[in-house]
Amino acid sequence: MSGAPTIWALIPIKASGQGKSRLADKLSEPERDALVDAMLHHVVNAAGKATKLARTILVGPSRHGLDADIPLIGDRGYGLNDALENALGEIACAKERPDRLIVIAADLPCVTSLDLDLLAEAPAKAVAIAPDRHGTGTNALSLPLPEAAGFRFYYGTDSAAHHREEAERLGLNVETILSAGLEKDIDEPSDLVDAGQVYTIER
Ligand SMILES: Nc1nc2c(ncn2[C@@H]2O[C@H](COP(=O)(O)OP(=O)(O)OP(=O)(O)O)[C@@H](O)[C@H]2O)c(=O)[nH]1
Ligand SMILES: O=C(O)[C@H](O)COP(=O)(O)O
Repeated sequence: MSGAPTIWALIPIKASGQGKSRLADKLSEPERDALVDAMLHHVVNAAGKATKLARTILVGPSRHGLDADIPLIGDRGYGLNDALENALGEIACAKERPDRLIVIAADLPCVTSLDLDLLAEAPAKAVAIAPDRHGTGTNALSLPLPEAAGFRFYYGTDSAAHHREEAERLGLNVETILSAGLEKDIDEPSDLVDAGQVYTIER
């Protein structure tokens, strides 16, 4: 029987006190933690409102104050790529695994539920990649399952190009998704202007 595909969201998040280290010259640690939490809550909220996403799962050491009913997959402490590969392995082997998994960075203050539905609508057997504003980093990845169960993550330098190559290695088509909501991650002080939607510095 074929129905609508089941699609889940996977959101990686570092431990409190460790996120957004590149903003340390501009924001104190409590301010960075508040910004990280505000952006995470925004992304989780957008995923909850996306009509095509059935479930949201976090990957990391803690839920950052989010509801206990949001599943949390632990982090072995070997970095983002290891944490995501481990979580993907767990999800792809689950009895009720989804037909597609969308990996979304937690630092996207402008992302909307429509952006996430767009990622969910990637053609069957295609990987969709949402690059950052520079076109080089990866802000979201939409992975078909089981075809991409063995996907290796390459977050780091030029990750978008590496993720395209990884999709091709698996014999999958690649679709690039460009949207204002998906491209604006908050990495450097100059990006902070885009964080104003979810966070205001109180001094
Ligand atoms: N679970 C987990 N999430 C991570 C890890 N590293 C990064 N992330 C998350 O992956 C997403 C993208 O990471 P970055 O944009 O580099 O964010 P960041 O690591 O907080 O920023 P910097 O400290 O400035 O590098 C964010 O949601 C991070 O919280 C990790 O080792 N484990
Ligand atoms: O590969 C990437 O996209 C980065 O290393 C992780 O995301 P960032 O661009 O938000 O740091």
